[in-house]
Amino acid sequence: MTQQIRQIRLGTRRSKLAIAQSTLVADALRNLGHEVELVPISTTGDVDKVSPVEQIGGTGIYVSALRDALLAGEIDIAVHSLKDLPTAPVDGLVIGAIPVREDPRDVLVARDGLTLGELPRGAVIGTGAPRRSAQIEALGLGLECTGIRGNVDTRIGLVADGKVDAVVLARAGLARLGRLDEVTETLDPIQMLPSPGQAALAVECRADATDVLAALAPLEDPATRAAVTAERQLLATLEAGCTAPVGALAEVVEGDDGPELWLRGALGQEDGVRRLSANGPVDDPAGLGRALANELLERT
Ligand SMILES: NCc1[nH]cc(CCC(=O)O)c1CC(=O)O
Repeated sequence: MTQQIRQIRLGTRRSKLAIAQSTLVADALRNLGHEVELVPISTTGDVDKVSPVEQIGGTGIYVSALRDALLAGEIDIAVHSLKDLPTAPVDGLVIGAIPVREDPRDVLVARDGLTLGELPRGAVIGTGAPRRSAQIEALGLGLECTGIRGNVDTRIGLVADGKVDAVVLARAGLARLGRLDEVTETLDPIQMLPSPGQAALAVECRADATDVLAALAPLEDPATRAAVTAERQLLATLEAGCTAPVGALAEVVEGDDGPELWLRGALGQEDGVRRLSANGPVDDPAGLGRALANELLERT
């Protein structure tokens, strides 16, 4: 029997996606015999839904309120989309578990069931992410990107209302919301590398909460942890946040001498998108991320 703590208080943002993700983790813990209570918490990113993310505090806007509640002892764990989590560690907090990731790819939700290649020149793609617009522009299809914000419902609504021809979203978010039927194309990472950490969840807790850490341990997926550690180290070495034009995707693959880690990276620049890949041992994901980032910078 795993060590039991009376009740785990799980802090969650109020968006449908956050609640779906928090419920996944809560149910996994309940299946292990723990009692879990969801505690809703508002973040800057939820209160101000209009301003560009860069203007209202950048990468941390969705997580700082949850982290404050953790440090204050108001909650025991917080479930984050790993891609929204700044790479800088926070004193007193750790990522206690990274569960197995969903499909990391981006998808297109376009009018009339169209794919990227079928959209006419001049078609307007709604996306607020420089990573996505840089990679779409690099395809040379004459598509135009326009900044949008909002939750998944809002973004898909822009297509339904004819405000944009298509939007690009993370497949994992749609999967967790049960809306995969609206996808018109799943984008191959050859064209569109996802955001570092995309589709992975991070379960954060206080570093000294040994009972909570013990409860979280069975949720951990070591291959996902290795992959996202490489991706996030690439991002950190490039000194970029979730709003930077950086794509990365790592995978553990079976090599001749056992498992190895492959990492692909993309960096958007004035003159286009630079892409490179590298491989390394699974036990040094950070070293691989750093090495590929430095290579991307050298070729600048
Ligand atoms: N930027 C917001 C955000 N944060 C996490 C997801 C989706 C789930 C995930 O990637 O884990 C999304 C929506 C999107 O990018 O379409």
